[in-house]
Amino acid sequence: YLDTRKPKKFPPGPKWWPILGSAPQISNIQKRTKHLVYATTELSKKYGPILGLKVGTQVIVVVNGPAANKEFLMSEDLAGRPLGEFFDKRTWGKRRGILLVDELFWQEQRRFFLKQLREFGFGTKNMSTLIEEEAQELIAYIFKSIALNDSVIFNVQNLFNLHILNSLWKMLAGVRYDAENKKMRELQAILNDLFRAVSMVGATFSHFPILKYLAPEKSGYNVYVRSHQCLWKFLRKELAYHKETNVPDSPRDVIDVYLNVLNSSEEIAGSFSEEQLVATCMDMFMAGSETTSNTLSFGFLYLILNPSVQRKAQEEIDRVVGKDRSPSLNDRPKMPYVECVVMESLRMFAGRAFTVPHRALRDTYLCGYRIPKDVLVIANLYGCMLEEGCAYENPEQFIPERFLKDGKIYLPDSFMPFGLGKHRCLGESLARANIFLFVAGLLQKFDFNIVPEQPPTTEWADGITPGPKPFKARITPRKF
Ligand code: HEM
Repeated sequence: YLDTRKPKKFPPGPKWWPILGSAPQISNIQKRTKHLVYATTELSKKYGPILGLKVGTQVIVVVNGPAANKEFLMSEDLAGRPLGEFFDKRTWGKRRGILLVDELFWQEQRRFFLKQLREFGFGTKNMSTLIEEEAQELIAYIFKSIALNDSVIFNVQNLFNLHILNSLWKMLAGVRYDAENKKMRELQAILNDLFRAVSMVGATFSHFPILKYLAPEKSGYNVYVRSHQCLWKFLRKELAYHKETNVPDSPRDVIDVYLNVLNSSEEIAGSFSEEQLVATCMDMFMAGSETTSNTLSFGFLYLILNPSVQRKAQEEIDRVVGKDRSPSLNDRPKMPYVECVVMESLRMFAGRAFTVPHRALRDTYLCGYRIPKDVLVIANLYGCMLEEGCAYENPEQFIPERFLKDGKIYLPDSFMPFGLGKHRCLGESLARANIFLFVAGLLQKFDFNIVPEQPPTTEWADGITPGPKPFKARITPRKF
């Protein structure tokens, strides 16, 4: 069905009504199917993999299935990012981070951050130590909560946020915060509000800008502006502190190196500025915290529902790491099964997600359909990883062995949780290291079991990224 020989018209989709566009049809299906990824998948069955939608004033093309998504994500013509107006001029319009920037700025900033994050963490040794420390903090906290009892019941999806934020913030700003720290609680609260106010395909007020004025509270606009401004203030304070304490010859973290570039006498590229730095830190929080925490939450949800997978992972951890030291990234090549648990957790997360929106840089074609300049295009990864009939047998089941062939890890082409091409996730190695070390570290020390009175479901919630509905586990120290 991806016949690209004859140029076609704009991608088909449900009728566009005046003012509302195709919102009523989408919302009807979404009510029934519960999730926007399911609704757009259902529409793609009727209209084809490239779906032309209009929601309010915003034209959005949603791409479904592995072949179409591969072509989309690898297309140079579709490698733009939305301009400010996608979210909101007041908050995003003036900013130039990495997620929402013009192409020149994006390239320079991406290159800088990739290099520096490698220096301050992504280089395996540093990164492993840093994340191991965070995982050990969490393990110590669980032991403390168990105290003299046999076990403890925890809300699992809240366990990881703090530590994932810390691993990111340690690289960028050189600090980590304890759970009780006021600054950390403030940061978490701001991010929660921000994530609730928007989704990857925008927010009610970005599709219907008039609602900003008519219903600023109900459309989520006020929360969005408030949380955006709070985060901006938080980052500005951190920047001011770095400016006061920065010693040019011994940079402590990525922010210090950035400041050195700004202060250097060399001719620096035009894209470096304090505003840019704050905006990019903000992007790192937006792109790196909830994605990783929610992937871990999905992973532990399915580990609780599949005790035999847990046992198998623990056997591997015991064999390779033993019980007297914590797992490190050096163990990874010898632990293919735990690595496959990471892949399966990523599949469970990304298969329910849209990726970050792209923008057409010029009039172009996708799978033969005409995509006019500036139209937004977004990938729905459900058909690549979780839909019945995709590359995986029984896709809704958590089966890490599916990635193992003769003891080696094999990933099909349609496995693309981090996207592909020029905009492929910048934090992939950090995310994969975090998930590996948290899974291995926690399973080394504890068993995770269902609380029979409150069994978890595989139902999940939409947000800027998908996450499991709140669920509890009984955590018991392992007996060796
Ligand atoms: C499980 C965790 C994660 C997943 C599943 C994930 C997935 C993705 C995806 C699908 C994209 C979009 C690719 C595209 O638009 O074509 C992306 C972009 C991005 N991610 Fe991640 N990500 C994760 C963690 C992180 C972390 C930890 C960081 C920060 C260090 C991060 C930073 C970014 C940035 C900056 C971009 C934009 C890259 C660009 O446009 O050049 N991500 N990620």
